[in-house]
Amino acid sequence: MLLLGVRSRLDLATTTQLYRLLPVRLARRSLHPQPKYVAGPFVGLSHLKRRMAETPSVGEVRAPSPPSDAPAAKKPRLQAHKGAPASDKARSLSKSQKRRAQYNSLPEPCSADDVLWREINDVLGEDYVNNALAEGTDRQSPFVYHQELELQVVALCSTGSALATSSESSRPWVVVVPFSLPGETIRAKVYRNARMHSFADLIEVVAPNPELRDDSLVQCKYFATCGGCQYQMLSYEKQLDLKRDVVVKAYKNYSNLPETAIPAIESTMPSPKQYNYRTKITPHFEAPTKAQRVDPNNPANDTEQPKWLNIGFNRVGTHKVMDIEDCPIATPIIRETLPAVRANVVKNLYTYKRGVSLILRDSLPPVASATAEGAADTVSTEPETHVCITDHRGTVREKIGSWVFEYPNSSFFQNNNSVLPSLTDYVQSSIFGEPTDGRPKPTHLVDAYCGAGLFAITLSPHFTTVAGIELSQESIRAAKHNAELNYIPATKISFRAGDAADIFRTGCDEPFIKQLLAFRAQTVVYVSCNVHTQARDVGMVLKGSGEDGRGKYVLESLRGFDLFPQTAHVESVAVLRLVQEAS
Ligand SMILES: C[S@@+](CC[C@H](N)C(=O)[O-])C[C@H]1O[C@@H](n2cnc3c(N)ncnc32)[C@H](O)[C@@H]1O
Repeated sequence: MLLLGVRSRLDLATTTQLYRLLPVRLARRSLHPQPKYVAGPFVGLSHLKRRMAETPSVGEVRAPSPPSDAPAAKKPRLQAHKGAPASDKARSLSKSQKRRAQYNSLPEPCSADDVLWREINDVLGEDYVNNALAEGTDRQSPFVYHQELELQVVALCSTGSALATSSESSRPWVVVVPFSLPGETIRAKVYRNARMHSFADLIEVVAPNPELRDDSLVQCKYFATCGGCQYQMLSYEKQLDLKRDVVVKAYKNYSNLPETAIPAIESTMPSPKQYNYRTKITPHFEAPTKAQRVDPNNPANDTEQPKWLNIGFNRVGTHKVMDIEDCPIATPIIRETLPAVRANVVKNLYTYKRGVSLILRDSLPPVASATAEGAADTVSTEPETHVCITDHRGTVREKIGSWVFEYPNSSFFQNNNSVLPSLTDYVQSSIFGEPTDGRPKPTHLVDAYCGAGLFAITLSPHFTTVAGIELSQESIRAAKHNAELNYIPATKISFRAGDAADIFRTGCDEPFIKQLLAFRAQTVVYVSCNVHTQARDVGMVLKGSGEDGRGKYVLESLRGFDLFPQTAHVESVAVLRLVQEAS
């Protein structure tokens, strides 16, 4: 999932009490929050400058010495995770103040940097890190830019990178290196120093860990260069185990719950397809610079790709696009179509004034009258043909089990069709529990952040009424259309464009907790692409519930779903149950 803004979904099986709160006000706020990092062309910058311009680590050292206005010697101990998030504070600051604030502060809670920081703390020990912070030695890297090191990998971070240490180091320090595994000895080259850690490129695996690594499994020639996949050298079972560990660590580090409140985390639900599963890819390229437009060495014809032109994905650890001709995790039709799409870019290259993000989506062929033929498709015994939709304004059509969905190519839909039936079935069975458990069965479903209606529609047969809420008008139009396509009557299902914050605030502040608790939904199923913010939110819900004697939520189950095999990403499903009714 493209970085960049954390999105999570609350799918609620609830009581009429909650349902009555709809309709909600139409959202006035902007649909897409400003992404923290914007990928795009970095015309005219050298590789080094791009590296230095990256923002992967809050407070990272961008130059060998600290900024001149940074405190020199002894610093007070930094307070982690207190006060407003760095981004809120940063708004009113000048550039240099921002830089200094960033340099001095610890990462924003739950950000990718924070996840890394906490796991670095686990490796080095919190006392050691706290001492270094108090003494102001937390940025005194024992390594210099471009130093080559032999390292021992001690852990795998939830981000997918390895955390390694060096016996050559004058003091404990972590080096973050991609494509390496615990138990391995590696050689790596430092490219940036940060607080208590450095980032390095992998040069060589000197002593592999044969219990984990099997390089014969790698199916992509770009693996270990492209930033897309992290785990192709691992068996699929190991990948699933690692993703379970990520859920375990997230709840340990972020939920603030006692161990007894966290259920045994179930094994990660596998994806039926481990390659050829991605139904959408978005390769990008930079437009020619002025100099490139007039360069006599550029090919005069429109079929030869200039050497400087890269159409693909970001090189690992950078924002630099690398040329990618094939992507084995994408579906067959996308892989077949990619060469033609690339050739078309070359043909029209000098018409582009700025960088472009292409889109290739796997789709069933369009039908003349979707509404009339939607359900007819579901009984067809013909093998399905697929097409690739490359027009951003095109319509994509896909099936999840026997359900048909259509949505605009440019809007959100989950990218691994093969695992979605397991996901929706799991959510359904989690809501309803065992037939013999004696619990009253919910009759109303609210699907907050409903997108094109995936959960609302697939779960609709099990509820009396279903309501979906979603910020994007475009997705709401698609959701309504999908309800018709699947013959779900408007008396049963409704979709409204609006801000879910109008019924549930998206933050983890007190009003959110209070509202959620006041609704007293019987079951809350929280499906999230960010297990860290999910752990934080679930912790707050559990802590806030039961205080007024109006029912207490327990965390009944936790399970990761593998929506993106070969990558470090895990989707997490938390099931919260109201266990005590009002007295
Ligand atoms: C990750 S998608 C999930 C969509 C759907 N539940 C699914 O699984 O296909 C998250 C959705 O939340 C929507 N969204 C983001 N912020 C929202 C808000 N404040 N209120 C309502 N919807 C929001 C986005 O437009 C996006 O469609």
